[in-house]
Amino acid sequence: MIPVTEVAAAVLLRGDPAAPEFLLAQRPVGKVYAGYWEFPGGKVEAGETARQALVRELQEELGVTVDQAWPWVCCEFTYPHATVRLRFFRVTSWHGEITPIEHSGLRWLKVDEAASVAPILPANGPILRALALPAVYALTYAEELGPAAELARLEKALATGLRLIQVRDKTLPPAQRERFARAVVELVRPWNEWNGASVLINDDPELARAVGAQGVHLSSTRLWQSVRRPEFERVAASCHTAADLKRAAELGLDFVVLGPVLPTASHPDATGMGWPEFSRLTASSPLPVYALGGLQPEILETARSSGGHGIALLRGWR
Ligand SMILES: Nc1nc2c([nH]c(=O)n2[C@H]2C[C@H](O)[C@@H](COP(=O)(O)OP(=O)(O)OP(=O)(O)O)O2)c(=O)[nH]1
Repeated sequence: MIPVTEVAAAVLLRGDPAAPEFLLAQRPVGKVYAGYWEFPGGKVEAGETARQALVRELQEELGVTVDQAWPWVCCEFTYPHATVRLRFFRVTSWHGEITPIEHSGLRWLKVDEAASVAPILPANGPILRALALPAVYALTYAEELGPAAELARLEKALATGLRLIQVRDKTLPPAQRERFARAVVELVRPWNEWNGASVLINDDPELARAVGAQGVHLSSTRLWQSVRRPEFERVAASCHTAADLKRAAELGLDFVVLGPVLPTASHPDATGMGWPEFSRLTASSPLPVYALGGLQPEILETARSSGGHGIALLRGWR
């Protein structure tokens, strides 16, 4: 078996949480991949947890003390010199002044400026794409609210920053679902051009193509039936188990939804997996994970402290 080097890496975030800046650092002469840009961090030493390594590395490399770090994604990558398992944390609070103690340069960037920095360590491309995903994934509920009211809710939410939408509504009659999906895509189109807002259609690639949606959201059944990533700008999937998460990563999807975490209004008697299990499952996911099931916007911080990227909401988004 190839030995794997454990690495902890920090995505330091500052500014507006909805459009934050993140820090990249340039590897100094004398290290492998000198001159490449990376997230600050380094190898986990014997006896340390990844979090402890993160705290130590940020003190050594940047001279700051971490106050808040949320586990995020974890990916493996094989370089000629080593196979690394990178545990990324989102660091949202620290004290001390950031100083380039070990790096040859530091740069704060907006997510859409990431392409202006090169070269970036090869393992980090998917990380930059994941960073661009918003905190909330809104699932439509025209079945209950009616298509007109749902479009009105959407219009308001787009104006206050919503950027990721799934047309769910699996029980609408097909012709009505198509009309609704088309209307959602039309409503989102100007936002797509303006801020990259996108629409994924639940479990129906043909409908997604027909209405010009940016993506498709695979059910866990379709996830296992798919032999390759469907050809869309964005592809996500519903996951319930560690095997589902692994499968979604193998197919190279953009993100997943994992749940149900809590009992839901539609299934109040079914127990959800709970936050400890959610945490355990997300700990090794290379894809960003949205928590789903019985959630309200206020739970975002809990989801993030449990390793989630964000939350998927059916009733709760606005
Ligand atoms: N810190 C960091 N390392 C990364 C990133 N992406 C990535 O592939 N890596 C890889 C490069 C290296 O093979 C490994 C980190 O090792 P390192 O040499 O920087 O570790 P270190 O700071 O503990 O350095 P040293 O004591 O061995 O000199 O992880 C990233 O964004 N940040």
